[in-house]
Amino acid sequence: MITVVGAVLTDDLDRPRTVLAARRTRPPALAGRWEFPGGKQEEGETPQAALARELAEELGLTAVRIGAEVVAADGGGWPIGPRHLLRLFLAVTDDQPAPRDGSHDALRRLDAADLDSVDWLDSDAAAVEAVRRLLSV
Ligand SMILES: Nc1nc2c([nH]c(=O)n2[C@H]2C[C@H](O)[C@@H](COP(=O)(O)OP(=O)(O)OP(=O)(O)O)O2)c(=O)[nH]1
Repeated sequence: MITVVGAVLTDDLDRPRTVLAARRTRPPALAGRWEFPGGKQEEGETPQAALARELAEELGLTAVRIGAEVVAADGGGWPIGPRHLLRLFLAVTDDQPAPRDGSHDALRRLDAADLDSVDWLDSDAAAVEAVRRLLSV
């Protein structure tokens, strides 16, 4: 299993109200669809370190605080395809995120009410529902 770590980049770790969605540019099959910024955890990396690295590469974030994991109903992450597992962590930053390495071409900050205003990756459906519940508390 390859772990993909994603950020629920939010406004407040203790009382999250918003999430930053990012629009992919590639591969063609996924281009234009929205996701949680992040990427594959590498050998020897903790999920938190992988997420910090990905957020720096993709969005130019240098000062990120990573909080609790957003867990699925069964306590794990979410399968995204046959070989990948998506794990999500809350994160906050004072930096201004901006697409940086070409992997995204738009960012949008959403609250629970407008979570469906972007076209999320099909594979993210269950994770998006968990985030909706989190932002609705
Ligand atoms: N980052 C991210 N990837 C997701 C999400 N949902 C989902 O199915 N994926 C898939 C898309 C990709 O097949 C894989 C992550 O790939 P990626 O391209 O973001 O990872 P990476 O930055 O490590 O890329 P690379 O070096 O392998 O090119 O997980 C999501 O919400 N966020």
